[in-house]
Amino acid sequence: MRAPSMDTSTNGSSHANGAAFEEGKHKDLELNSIPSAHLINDIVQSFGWQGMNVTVKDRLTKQPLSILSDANGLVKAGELIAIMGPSGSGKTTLLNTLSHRAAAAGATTRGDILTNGQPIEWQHLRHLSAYVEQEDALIGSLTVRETMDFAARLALAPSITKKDRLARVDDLLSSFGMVGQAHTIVGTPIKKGLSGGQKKRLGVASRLVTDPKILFLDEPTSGLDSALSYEVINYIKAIGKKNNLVIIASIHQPSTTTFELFDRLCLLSKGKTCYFGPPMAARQYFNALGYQMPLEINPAEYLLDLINTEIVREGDDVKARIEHIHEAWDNSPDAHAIKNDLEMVVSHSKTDKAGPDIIKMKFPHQNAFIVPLVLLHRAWIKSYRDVVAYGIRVVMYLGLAILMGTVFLRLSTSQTDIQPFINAIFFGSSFMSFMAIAYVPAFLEDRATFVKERANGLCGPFAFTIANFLIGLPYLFFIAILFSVVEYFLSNFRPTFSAFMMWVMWLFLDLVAAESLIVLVSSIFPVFVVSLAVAAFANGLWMCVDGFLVPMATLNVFWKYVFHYIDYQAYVFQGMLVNEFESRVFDCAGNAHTGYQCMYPSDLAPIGKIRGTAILEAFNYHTGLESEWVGIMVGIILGYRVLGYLVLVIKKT
Ligand SMILES: Nc1ncnc2c1ncn2[C@@H]1O[C@H](COP(=O)(O)OP(=O)(O)OP(=O)(O)O)[C@@H](O)[C@H]1O
Repeated sequence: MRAPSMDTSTNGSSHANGAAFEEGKHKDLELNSIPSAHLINDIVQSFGWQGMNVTVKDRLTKQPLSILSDANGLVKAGELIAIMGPSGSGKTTLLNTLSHRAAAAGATTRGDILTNGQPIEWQHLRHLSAYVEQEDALIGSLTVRETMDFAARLALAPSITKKDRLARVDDLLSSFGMVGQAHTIVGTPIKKGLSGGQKKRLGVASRLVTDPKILFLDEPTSGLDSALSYEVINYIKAIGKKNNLVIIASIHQPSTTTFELFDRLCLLSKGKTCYFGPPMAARQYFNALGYQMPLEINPAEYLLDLINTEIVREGDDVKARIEHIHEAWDNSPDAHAIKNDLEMVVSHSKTDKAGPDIIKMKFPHQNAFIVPLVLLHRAWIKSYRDVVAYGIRVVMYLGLAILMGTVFLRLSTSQTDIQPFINAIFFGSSFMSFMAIAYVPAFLEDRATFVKERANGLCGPFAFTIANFLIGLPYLFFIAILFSVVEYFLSNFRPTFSAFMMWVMWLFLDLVAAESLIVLVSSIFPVFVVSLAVAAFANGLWMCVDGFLVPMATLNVFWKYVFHYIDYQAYVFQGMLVNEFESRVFDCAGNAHTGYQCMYPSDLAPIGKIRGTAILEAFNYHTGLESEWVGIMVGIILGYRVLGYLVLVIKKT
């Protein structure tokens, strides 16, 4: 069977794009004839669930609350099933339970999940299935083909050659009618890419690259109009039929034509089954119960209205009606037939084999060293294509360098410029660090992708942490150089190459530490406004205790001993101060005749000079400790990264 080809236009919104559409359609239909042998499911012949119950601790009463009760179901290979119900009816709970994900926060789950009539371990189910989230985890700056290829590289065992991998990618692109968009980017807030429907198709296609035999889809049509919803489900159905896959999708309110595409309907209300069977037979079933479904109405709309607890019309006893529907289903011959079918597949699995023995199957593992490299490669492409990630920050830092360089313009070695030099060092280092908060949105986006990929078993926190850390280094080094080239010379800091390079090093360490802090804070609080506020607060704190605003001798002991010594900005400030003043000499006011007035006493006072070290002494800073301070900086950076990693390990959503 061939997958149908729908829209191949960029906006993807209509069936009526004339000649271009027709041409694209034929092209895709031709390509669809390429056999996708790797996708064909000859492992899972049936997927069932028996007596599934989910209980949570009620948020209000703190008592056990059942959010899914005694759900039973059986889906055969090649079938597409819709889990439908009003909002809060338990669709996501059931889908998550079936895919061995956390059903709900703190939920207790009971029941059996059966493949070919045998209970399946979660590790096996992970290998045999894929889960497509409602919110896609696509990276906007990658092209369609890159998205598919990176998904394949993350998931497929290294034994699969590049040629085979790309063949799979191209095969899936043609199956989903996306050959025409292969080199189009997914789309960023700044650069438009795919339409909503194409993004959904890509989301599904990128999960199919691992050859899952069971596909879970969480509201694959959310945010799409009815024409695009139909198109997306039609593609999914065609792929499923062609490759004999088990596909389970939660769906909110499909149009009549989309509703009819499903092979089975699981209708839920308040966590209980109202109907399970062919969608087309639902009319007859509910008519027999006394709920006459008008012929001209969208059946999905009618059914959802019928079982929606939130819609209360005058004189309408919703509670009684839903109780009646639940009870009628529990006692119906159809419900008993499903239970019997489940018992039959279970007993068959014990006698004659109803498919390969999944328990004994060995699945190839991804090489642990390859994952960070693939993530690094992907992050690299994203970093230079997506201006939000680093581009905006580069421009911002350049602007800051010009601002500072022109405010602290060509400072001299007169003693009146000593304080402006100190201020420029404090402001430059602390403000550069502060502005790392501009990294929060980009990190949160990467984290969201990571969370979804981890849930699909594609990568772990270690690989993500390594890739995230390494990808930032060249950019931060570039920013440090760019800022310094402008600011250092405009402000007239100590004009030697070695002093310049030391300055660059301190700034680089400052930026790396600031970015590591952002990663830690945003991992703990993955909400934009919260992590922005916390990171800004932390930076304010580091500025207050770094030794510039209040000298160490007068800073109270709490701030000094609890925070100052772990304040990376303090080491940057003192490192830059030592770099600037350790071998510079400044001029006092006055002259040899009238006498000199020196702001800092030093051994050069008789000749009207101030030795730079006298300024350092006023701050109680000593020279020759730089390597120790660099070591502490590296320790702080690693500390932030390790803590960030641990947070990612613990916090899974
Ligand atoms: N701790 C809890 N306390 C009380 N109710 C809870 C708790 N956890 C989950 N629920 C309820 O369980 C029900 C099932 O939620 P679920 O997300 O599965 O519904 P859904 O059908 O997917 O809804 P939607 O279409 O809105 O996504 C909801 O009514 C939800 O409020």
